[in-house]
Amino acid sequence: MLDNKIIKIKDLKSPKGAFLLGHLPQFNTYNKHQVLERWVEESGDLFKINFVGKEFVVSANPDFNNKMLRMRPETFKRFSKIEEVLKEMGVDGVFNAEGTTWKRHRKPIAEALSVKHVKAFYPIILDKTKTILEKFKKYAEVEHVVDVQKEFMAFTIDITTEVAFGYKLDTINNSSNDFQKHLEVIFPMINKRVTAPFPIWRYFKSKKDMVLDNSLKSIENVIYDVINKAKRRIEKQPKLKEQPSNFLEALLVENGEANFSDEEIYGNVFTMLLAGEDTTSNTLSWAIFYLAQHPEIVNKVREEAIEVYKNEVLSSVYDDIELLKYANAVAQETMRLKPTTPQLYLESNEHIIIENVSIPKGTSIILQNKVAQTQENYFSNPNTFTPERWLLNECPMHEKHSPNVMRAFGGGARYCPGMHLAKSEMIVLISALCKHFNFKLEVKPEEIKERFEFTMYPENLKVTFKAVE
Ligand code: HEM
Repeated sequence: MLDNKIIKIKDLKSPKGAFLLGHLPQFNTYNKHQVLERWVEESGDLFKINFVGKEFVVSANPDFNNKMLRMRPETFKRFSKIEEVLKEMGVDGVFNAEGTTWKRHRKPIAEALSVKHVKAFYPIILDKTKTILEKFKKYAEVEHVVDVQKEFMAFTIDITTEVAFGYKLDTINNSSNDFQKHLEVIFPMINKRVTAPFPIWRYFKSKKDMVLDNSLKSIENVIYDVINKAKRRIEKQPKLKEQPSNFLEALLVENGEANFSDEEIYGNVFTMLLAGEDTTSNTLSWAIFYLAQHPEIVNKVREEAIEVYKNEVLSSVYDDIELLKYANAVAQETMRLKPTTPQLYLESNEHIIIENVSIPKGTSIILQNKVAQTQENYFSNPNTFTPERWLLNECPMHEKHSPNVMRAFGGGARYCPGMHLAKSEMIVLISALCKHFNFKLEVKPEEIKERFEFTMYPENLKVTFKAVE
């Protein structure tokens, strides 16, 4: 890529594929990201694959990926299939909007999720953290083997629904509520449809497609009802304009120039629910995966917690989060090794040459961002879980440290606007969990598998909690 010769896509290497079907049979699996990782080993950090003749470029080159991410929304967009599939489900929000529509959506969304607003939502995070700590305390008393992925999902669903639109669910204590059941249907179906070679559901609806339609309808009814109530509440209580108590109110208040239709408000509330749950709960689960294997790290998080919030159960002051630097480093290191979105899917809006590679208009590109985050070139001892590498004053002990290749929250103008909210949730919970518990893996680490269903989570993670005396 470094000499001046222009490289065309046809010149790129390609891993071994099947006759006619190309690479589809190998990619048709639950761990697509690991298939891509294997292909990177086989064909280098820029190569092409094809699914039944449809060509895709795959890039694991962080500079190349960074450039593409930064050229949005003008030169690159998300896979058009993502927009198609989500719109078809009635979701018309910032994640799938493109071009000027995206710009119109992004400003009020970013504003509604700004640090200022997250600070106002903080009591919700505290309340849910206390609730889950209580539950884990009871589990610890009877040495219950905990399916942490399920518990953290309940935690993030409760936070996200209350932050998104003031809906109090208490999934933590009541795991079988209907709203959550409907939400659980959505992600796997998005994944299935975005990666399907043919949109069969448009011609024939399977049982799963019908279940999806039913779930979408139920969620729609709930959200529209809440939108109407929020509008009336803001009219009656003008102080909410200054300090909205949830994302929906913040969005209605920040709506100004964007002038969202009710469908767009609905689309964005729904987007929050989808974008804010699995991503955060998966990262928390992966954090426990590592913490359970590193009691010395749990101790360090605990020492920091005692120093910052003394005898309190958890950090009750929002500004304390800044002081929980080691808990933050644990979250950061978890996202380096186990990013919940290991790859992003883009498409070029126009012909462009990047680093001598000619990319025609309409090219589909898979950005495999996880690879660089775990490569020796960018991080010393890349496969060891070392939160210290994220602490400024301790970092020099590692020769290589390249935070700029981290893409766990994406990059460029479309980076994740929920980052402050997610980090607040994760830091508060990781800190409080380590303050009160030790963890033991009940399954061998090698039996815990990465599983990809639009986001990547640990399958088979079972842990017991032991309360600290
Ligand atoms: C650990 C938790 C999270 C991770 C790892 C994560 C990761 C990501 C990534 C990789 C993207 C794509 C960025 C890009 O295209 O460059 C994204 C987009 C997005 N995320 Fe998050 N996210 C998390 C939590 C949240 C939360 C809590 C919310 C809100 C409640 C949220 C809302 C969004 C939205 C709205 C977008 C679309 C942004 C756009 O297209 O302009 N995310 N996130």
